[in-house]
Amino acid sequence: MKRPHAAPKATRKVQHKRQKIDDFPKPLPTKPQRKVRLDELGWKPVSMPDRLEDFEGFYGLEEIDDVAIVKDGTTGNLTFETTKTEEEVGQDIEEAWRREEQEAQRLEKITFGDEKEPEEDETREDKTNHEVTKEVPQKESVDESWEGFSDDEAAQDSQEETTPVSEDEESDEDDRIDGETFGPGAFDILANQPEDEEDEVDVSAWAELNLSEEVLDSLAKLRFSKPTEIQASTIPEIMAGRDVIGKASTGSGKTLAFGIPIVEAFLASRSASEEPKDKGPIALIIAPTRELAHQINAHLIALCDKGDFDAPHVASITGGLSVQKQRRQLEKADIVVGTPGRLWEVISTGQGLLEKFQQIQFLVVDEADRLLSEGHYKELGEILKILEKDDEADDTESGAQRQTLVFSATFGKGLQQKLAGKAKGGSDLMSKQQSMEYLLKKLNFREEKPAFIDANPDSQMASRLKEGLVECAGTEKDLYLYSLLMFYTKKRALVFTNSISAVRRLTPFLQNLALPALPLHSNMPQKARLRSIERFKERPGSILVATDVAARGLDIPKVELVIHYHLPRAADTYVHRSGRTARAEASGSSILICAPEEVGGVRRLIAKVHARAGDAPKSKKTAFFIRTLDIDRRIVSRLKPRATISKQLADTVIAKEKKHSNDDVMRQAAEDLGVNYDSEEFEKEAKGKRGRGTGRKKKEKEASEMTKAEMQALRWELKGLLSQRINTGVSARYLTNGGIDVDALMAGDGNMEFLGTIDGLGLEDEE
Ligand SMILES: Nc1ncnc2c1ncn2[C@@H]1O[C@H](COP(=O)(O)OP(=O)(O)OP(=O)(O)O)[C@@H](O)[C@H]1O
Repeated sequence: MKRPHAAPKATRKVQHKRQKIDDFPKPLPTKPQRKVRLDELGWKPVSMPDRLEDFEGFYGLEEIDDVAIVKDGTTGNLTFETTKTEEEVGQDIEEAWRREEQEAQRLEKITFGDEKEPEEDETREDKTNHEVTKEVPQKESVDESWEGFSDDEAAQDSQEETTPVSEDEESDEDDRIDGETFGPGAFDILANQPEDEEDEVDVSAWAELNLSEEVLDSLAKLRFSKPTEIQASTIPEIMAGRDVIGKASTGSGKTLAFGIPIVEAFLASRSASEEPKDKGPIALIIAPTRELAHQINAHLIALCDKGDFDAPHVASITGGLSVQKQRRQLEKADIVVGTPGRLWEVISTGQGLLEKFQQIQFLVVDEADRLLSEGHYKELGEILKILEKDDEADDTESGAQRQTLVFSATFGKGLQQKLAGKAKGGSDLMSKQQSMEYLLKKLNFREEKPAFIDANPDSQMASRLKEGLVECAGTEKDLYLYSLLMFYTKKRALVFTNSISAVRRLTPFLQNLALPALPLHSNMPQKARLRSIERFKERPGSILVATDVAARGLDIPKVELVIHYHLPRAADTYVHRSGRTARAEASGSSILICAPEEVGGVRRLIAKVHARAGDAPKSKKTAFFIRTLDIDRRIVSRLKPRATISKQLADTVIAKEKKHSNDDVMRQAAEDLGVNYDSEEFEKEAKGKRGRGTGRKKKEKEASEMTKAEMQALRWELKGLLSQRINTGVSARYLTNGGIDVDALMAGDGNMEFLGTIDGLGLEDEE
């Protein structure tokens, strides 16, 4: 017998398939039967195929053995009977708790890197062996209560969250974010350009690249006066027909390094052919996350929209949007950008698409090290196989027919080790030769030796990035996060965590403290993800609390601060997270919050990042020592009472949601089976067995039982604390009302008096 598995810290809504009574097992005849309630049993998780576990909103299933469902012949009521003794059931429960505890710990530890693509919602029924499987769609629960929103927006948001969306409305939503109508929004690179179209710049510095008048004209309108280093070095090679591996620091313009030659090829193919194009796309660009795919799409559209030519159709093929619509887009697409999972689904199930994709001139693998890494490679591998079929059919000795372009800021060592089965050792990031060997094994290049262009061999970090760490007790990370954000009030900040549950917890924690925090993680519905990014981009001083789904490629202007709330687990993650700031010649700071026992490991990790990736002779390698920021702990301790209450409130809301969702699941299950569910009675009966939970469980339980009045009292207390001024101990300057008394305290970029000495983080030399 199976039931939906309760998702941790999430509100779930159950879509049950009604089970046919005939399918139910008959009572087991061997041992005496004992009546039980479903919830006092130790359910075991059912392992699911990889693809299903990542379905958006699908958490999983649990099963139980030795339970028979008995239907009363007269009343029709159902009861449950087991052959297990009370003691055996007790042991099962203990085991279930242990498993849950381990799973919770595992989830806390997981780096939710680039997501696998969640699929569209669907209900699956598996009737083998009288088992019914049920989906548990998750609802994003805590992300829309930001006090910083205006009432109108908040009302609109809550309506969007609660109003069921019809299919038509859904596709309207798609319109807003699909490739062609993307327009100004989350990733519009023109957002920061001056309104005055006439205000073009001199683009003579691009002359050496032999670009068309059309593209030069666009660049002038975009006000890109000269190519970045990676653009200057890769564009000529790509336009000469070479396969290229491009490596350059974060925010250095890699998108247009491949985007410009593709648009040039499109323009050339247009002028060469008088017939309307019916051959299919010229380029396929693959990116690891939806946001990044949409962003590449937006960059290409921005480049073309400014030009005086018929722009290519750029299709965005990512999860979370309608497959049918994407298929229609593909029919006329000149350039396709997408994430591997959805691309594979759309290409492999569409008619005639395989042949079209086999004709592409360019295959771009952006953030290649990520896409080729274990756990992400499966669907990309399938796509590559399809393309390679055509290569095999071609009887020439040469490799692929298309050009392959590979870009990233890092090539992580772990990939190569996995590939070669080698042991650890050396830096986390691969040298040029190692990267080349690795990529040649994974990708079918046209050339035997592609051009490997490393625009920043000395450093993968942006030149104007400042790095530092803050040391505090592991249990005080929330408090120090708050303190740091108070220091950097008015700066757009991105806070990285290693787990979705941490995003869910920290967002309301900061919102309660009147900070404009927004969540981003891969379990959020696509609409909510884009909305978070849009708001983050629109509002100066907003804070995006995210998993590593935001670590790669996101190009959000004016992110001035990256905070690593959880430490990155690998050198490349540190590089990419930190690379969300200090982009395109801007300045920015990257700060790690470390427990004392983490400091040694962090220093080693960062020293690796700054070492010259194995290419430089030892004598030339200089040790990098990340500075510790000296925070005035007296002031931090004055912030503690508010942080404590805020945390209590956030934990309570989450615990209550979890309890409600558990109740929902049980009530629905009972309803489907025709029995009554009374949570209080259930609690009473289960007492003694479930009471043997761990400290965390007990705390959760206590939190979930806090009354409305108690919560209200805490809110008032917090409000009172936020309205009080915090004496910084330095002259007459104060913190007030959850933010900073800007006039009194903001000197330069940060509130130096508030935190103490933190020179050297770009605070003194920015303007
Ligand atoms: N030639 C140029 N001059 C000025 N700005 C540019 C130029 N080319 C690109 N940019 C801008 O630089 C920013 C960063 O570019 P892009 O997102 O392509 O960086 P990236 O190297 O791909 O970064 P990451 O490694 O983080 O993905 C973008 O906002 C882009 O519009």
